[in-house]
Amino acid sequence: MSTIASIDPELVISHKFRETIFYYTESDVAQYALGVGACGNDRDDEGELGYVYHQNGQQFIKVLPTFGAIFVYRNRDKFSDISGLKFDPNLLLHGQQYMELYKPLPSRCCIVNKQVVAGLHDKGKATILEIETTSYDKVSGEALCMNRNTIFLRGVGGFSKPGQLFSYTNYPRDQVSPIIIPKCEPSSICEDVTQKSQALLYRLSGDYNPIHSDPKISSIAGFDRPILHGLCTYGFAVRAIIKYFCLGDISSVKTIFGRFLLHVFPGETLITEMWLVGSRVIFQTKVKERDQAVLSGYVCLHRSINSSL
Ligand SMILES: C/C=C/C(=O)SCCNC(=O)CCNC(=O)[C@H](O)C(C)(C)COP(=O)(O)OP(=O)(O)OC[C@H]1O[C@@H](n2cnc3c(N)ncnc32)[C@H](O)[C@@H]1OP(=O)(O)O
Repeated sequence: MSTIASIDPELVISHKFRETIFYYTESDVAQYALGVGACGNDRDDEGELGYVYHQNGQQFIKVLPTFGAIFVYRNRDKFSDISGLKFDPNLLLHGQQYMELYKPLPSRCCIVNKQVVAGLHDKGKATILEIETTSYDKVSGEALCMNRNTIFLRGVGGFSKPGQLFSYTNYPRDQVSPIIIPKCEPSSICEDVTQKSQALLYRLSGDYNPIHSDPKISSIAGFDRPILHGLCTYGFAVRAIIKYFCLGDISSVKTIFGRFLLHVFPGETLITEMWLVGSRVIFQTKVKERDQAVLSGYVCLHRSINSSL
């Protein structure tokens, strides 16, 4: 079924979303951690067991900060529900993900999500849509995290007035910093082999887009076979940073940014190179088999660690 793509920018940016309330438990947390490769390497499983298992009789399991990124999948309103936005969902790609962590995520919680349109940009051949979701602990009312999802809508664009390219952002520009990959050797490098079934496991955390599981849909989207979720690669990369720079301390992470540069096929090997610069870890993830960068970004930590740069 083809969709006639069109955008009414004023309608899109004034769209009001419904609030979402949902509940998660330790079992969701553990499933997510397995989906982003926790305990996948024989050599260091022990350090990551706490993400998937109540260790030493503890009541809580550790929650990876990127678990908060999947809260967005639970939203009642989907992109296709946004007024003034008609696009082919098969052509949608995840472009960027920015997260702010305000508290360590509890291992079970009732969450309230509030969403707004944070940006809309006409790129001519494509449209970039940014949705900001803030997630609150329903009982305490405290904000736990904020996600800004940047969605790259291929095949829909050119809706601006002549000579005036439409670009709307409702957050401070200083939140956007370009990623400059240092020229020196990385401070650390992590290699992870993803499983051929990685996307099928990861999707159980809530992102059921068929581009990741159905060969017919991935072919319409322009790929030889289903591709890995961008947030799965993101989860692998940030897990590596927590292992190498935070010694497993999940509360160290303040903000995370990543731009998806190229798709990943399940079964490929991810090499994450990391550079420590003050309290920021800049990273770049490459696919070993194709020697191509697929994700770059940074993680800001709450404390400064002795930097090599
Ligand atoms: C439902 C699916 C969920 C998923 O998880 S999908 C899997 C994860 N995502 C991916 O695999 C996507 C990987 N990235 C790509 O394939 C490419 O990357 C894009 C197709 C997204 C863009 O490539 P190109 O069409 O060649 O874009 P350009 O001509 O280089 O740039 C056009 C404008 O778009 C901006 N842009 C480019 N890439 C991104 C991005 N990833 N996120 C946000 N914006 C992007 C640029 O800056 C520029 O804008 P300016 O003309 O103003 O300079």
